[in-house]
Amino acid sequence: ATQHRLWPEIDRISVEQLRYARLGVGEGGWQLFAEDGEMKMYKREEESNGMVVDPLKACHVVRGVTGHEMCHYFFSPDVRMEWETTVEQMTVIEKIADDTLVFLQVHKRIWPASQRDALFWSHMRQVPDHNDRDGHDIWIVCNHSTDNSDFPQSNNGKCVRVTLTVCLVCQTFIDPPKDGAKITRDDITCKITYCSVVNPGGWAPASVLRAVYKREYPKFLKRFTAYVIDQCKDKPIMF
Ligand SMILES: O=S(=O)(CCO)c1ccc(-c2ccc(C3CCCC3)c([C@@H]3C[C@@H]3c3ccccn3)c2)cc1
Repeated sequence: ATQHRLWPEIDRISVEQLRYARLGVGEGGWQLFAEDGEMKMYKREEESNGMVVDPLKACHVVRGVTGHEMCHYFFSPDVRMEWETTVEQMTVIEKIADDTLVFLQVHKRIWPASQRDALFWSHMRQVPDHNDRDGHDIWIVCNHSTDNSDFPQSNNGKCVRVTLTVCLVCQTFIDPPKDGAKITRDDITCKITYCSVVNPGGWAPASVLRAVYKREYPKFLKRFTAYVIDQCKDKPIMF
């Protein structure tokens, strides 16, 4: 089959985001702004023509689930509204492949800013991780804004369209049980890096946006990871 017109961009951004996620937070001006157990959230304060676009990088360690399971639930449109509390409406407007969809999401209005929507492709892939001695694969979901002439910006002037690049990079670690016993969920740990840059697309007060980011990101990652743990606990392990 001929390749989809977006494929070169999807491949390039996915590779780039994986590399970006794996950069440490030691350099590049990251400041820790939230901590909750194993979850650490860093941000950089950046503006783009007067709009707050603070990049975010969150690192977390979740026990009892695999990176494949984390990415499966993050990618899946069927369960999105079960964990995403800031989305009012979600539509899959195009299926590019089984592992690549285009979403249109209307986000709940955050007073006093006007309501936002986001149109983005979402791609999930497994990346062999050669330089990791216990050789565990890495799973990644990358979301990146895209245009679609059927869904122009500010449909009837209601929503301001945000632009975003998000990646969820997950690596599974297995602590092999004694004498070849079956691996259980007690033997697996998932190391997560979540990166996001959201441009609000139109002016919104910096103080309001920074307060929203500070409140919503920790809530979002905690809720999502708790959701995956709960969904997986009674199911066979998806490696
Ligand atoms: O990881 S995802 O791909 C999961 C799929 O849903 C994703 C996450 C977050 C967003 C997002 C969209 C709009 C806004 C703002 C910008 C001005 C007014 C609304 C925000 C701001 C950052 C704050 C925020 C953070 C987390 C959750 C909700 N809100 C975030 C979109 C997608």
